[in-house]
Amino acid sequence: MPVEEFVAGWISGAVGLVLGHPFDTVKVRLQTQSTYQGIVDCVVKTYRHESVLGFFKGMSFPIASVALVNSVLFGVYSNTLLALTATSHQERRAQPPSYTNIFIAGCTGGLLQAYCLAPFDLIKVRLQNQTEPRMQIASSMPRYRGPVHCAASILREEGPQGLFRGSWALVLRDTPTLGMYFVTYEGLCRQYTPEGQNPSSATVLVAGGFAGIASWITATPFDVIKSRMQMDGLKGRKYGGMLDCMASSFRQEGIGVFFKGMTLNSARAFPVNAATFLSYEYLLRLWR
Ligand SMILES: C[N+](C)(C)CCCC[C@H](N)C(=O)O
Repeated sequence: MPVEEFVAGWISGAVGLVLGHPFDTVKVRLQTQSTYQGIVDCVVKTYRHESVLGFFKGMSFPIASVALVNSVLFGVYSNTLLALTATSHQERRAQPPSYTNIFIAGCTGGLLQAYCLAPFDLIKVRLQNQTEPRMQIASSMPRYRGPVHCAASILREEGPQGLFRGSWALVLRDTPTLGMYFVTYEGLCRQYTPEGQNPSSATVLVAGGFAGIASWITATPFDVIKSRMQMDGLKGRKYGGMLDCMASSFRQEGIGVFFKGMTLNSARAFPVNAATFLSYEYLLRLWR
């Protein structure tokens, strides 16, 4: 099983994460807190109350974890394609796999990375939702002092299953949309690359960016439910499950609730995934 895709996925995931984390923090707050009037209000209040560091809350953990998750995603994707088509990453330029096989490989990678991602994503969302300023006074101490303390508190207060709260919504969010992610990327690369050649940097950037946008637009409804389920265990249980969360969110806030954060997801998706795919492609070419 070639390991270069796993290593390239790890490094490219870290590059994308740092670029996109501030967008992600604002998105998570808009999805789970009703105190903000919109994106600008959230950005201004976060900066005023917590300085620029407020946008990077909850990032230390994902740097290792999402990079690992990206490693699983790209590694499983590429090795599933190897199993389905008996072609390596480089051979696929000359023998392009079918979009069905690309979709299957992307869904397989999406399903497996979701299980790796679940506990890390839960901790990230819990930390991102702590709005106390850094230089807090005793009365407004945040509940969690950091990712490790957050994990230990969840284990103590909610049990091991607490670390997987929202994981079903995460699996449903990521599995089909990561199939689409890779189909979009490969389709755009083929569209703008002469047969049998490697795509140019510009093609990789544009294809990666639009693959990220397409994937996040379709993932946003389950992204909202996932974030709400992850916050649910904090102050007792508000939802009886994922379907109850969907139904009560719709009842209280209307259909628009399922598109909360879509603008931010899309704005973040282009640079993050353009950088992710560019670094992935170049790391693989360096490796050969
Ligand atoms: C499947 N879903 C849409 C959630 C993510 C797809 C892109 C994943 C990428 N690492 C990023 O952070 O944007």
